[in-house]
Amino acid sequence: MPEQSGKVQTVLGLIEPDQLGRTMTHEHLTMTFECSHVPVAPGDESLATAPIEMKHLHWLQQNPYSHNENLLLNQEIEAVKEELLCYRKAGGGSIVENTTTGITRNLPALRQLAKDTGVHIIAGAGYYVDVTHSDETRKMTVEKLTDIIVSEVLSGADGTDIRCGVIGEIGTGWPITDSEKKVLQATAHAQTQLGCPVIIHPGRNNAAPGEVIRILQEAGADISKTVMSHLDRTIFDRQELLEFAKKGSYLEYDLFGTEMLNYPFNLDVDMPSDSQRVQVLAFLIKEGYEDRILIAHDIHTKHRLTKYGGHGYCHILKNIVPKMLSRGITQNQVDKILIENPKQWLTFK
Ligand SMILES: CCC(=O)NCCS(=O)(=O)O
Repeated sequence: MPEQSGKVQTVLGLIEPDQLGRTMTHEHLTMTFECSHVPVAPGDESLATAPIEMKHLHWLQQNPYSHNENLLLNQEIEAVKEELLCYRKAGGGSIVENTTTGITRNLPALRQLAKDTGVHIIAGAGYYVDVTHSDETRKMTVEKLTDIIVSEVLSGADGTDIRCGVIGEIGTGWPITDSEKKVLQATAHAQTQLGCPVIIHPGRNNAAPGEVIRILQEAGADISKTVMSHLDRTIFDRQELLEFAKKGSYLEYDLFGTEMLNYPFNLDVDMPSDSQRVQVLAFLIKEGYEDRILIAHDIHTKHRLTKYGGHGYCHILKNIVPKMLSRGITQNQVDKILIENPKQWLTFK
């Protein structure tokens, strides 16, 4: 039985699950997102390279992936540190940092942030979406990928001794590519060896979450210890959502704070507002899924930091929790979503 059994693995070592406190299960503290750059609309070229200023803020909020520097969250360690101190003050305890290979994971920076702020940080093992896979990664067998993921959890990743405490976010697109499928199979095999939590980034299609679960299940994964991220932009029909919920994964609404008119990665999608997200949470609770819900902001660009007029890492604690309470979700249910469910998920079997 690995030493992680019954514990949570942070970048500073193992902790007791009760030490986690309120936990955002899907954030990024340092990463790059150039892989998802969206070409700027004709006429807006000068905005794409302009410094971030008040007068451009609305444009930036509507076109976050077309501004080159906005994609470099890795340049903002000091600002993120300040925000994490506020997060602790607001009652936050832990953050799962979902940056995997392909979007510039920086484990020494995460360790320093954890030391400087007292926030428990749990780092992610594995690989982001296909477009970020190296030629070397693409050529690897499932066995080799499994060995690497296991070693990132048991020994440390990126040439450090800093160990990851979850596998993911494992990136998949739509349709799922051969290389992504191998990574999913390796994820399932590594999870079987380790008894660890897994978190998935599904493609932007309503069929994607179900297909990922099918592949994981076939490879032996424990779906009850697996999180399906980004449901806010992926499954809209409520009956379809209930069908998906029956598969038994955690259901994560992790784009709180993102309100944009045109979602550039899939123009057919109407990105919900935070009020609509809270309505879906209330619906899932009424349908009996309060033990399966997780929430977060998935901050992955600069403009969402308070330094740039964004909502920051405290938005859920300061604004969304009161909204949940005002819409009939009880304090006990809020605590389940923010404390108990993350704890159950993050504890190694
Ligand atoms: C790396 C951050 C990430 O993948 N976020 C998801 C963005 S979206 O696919 O929901 O737009």
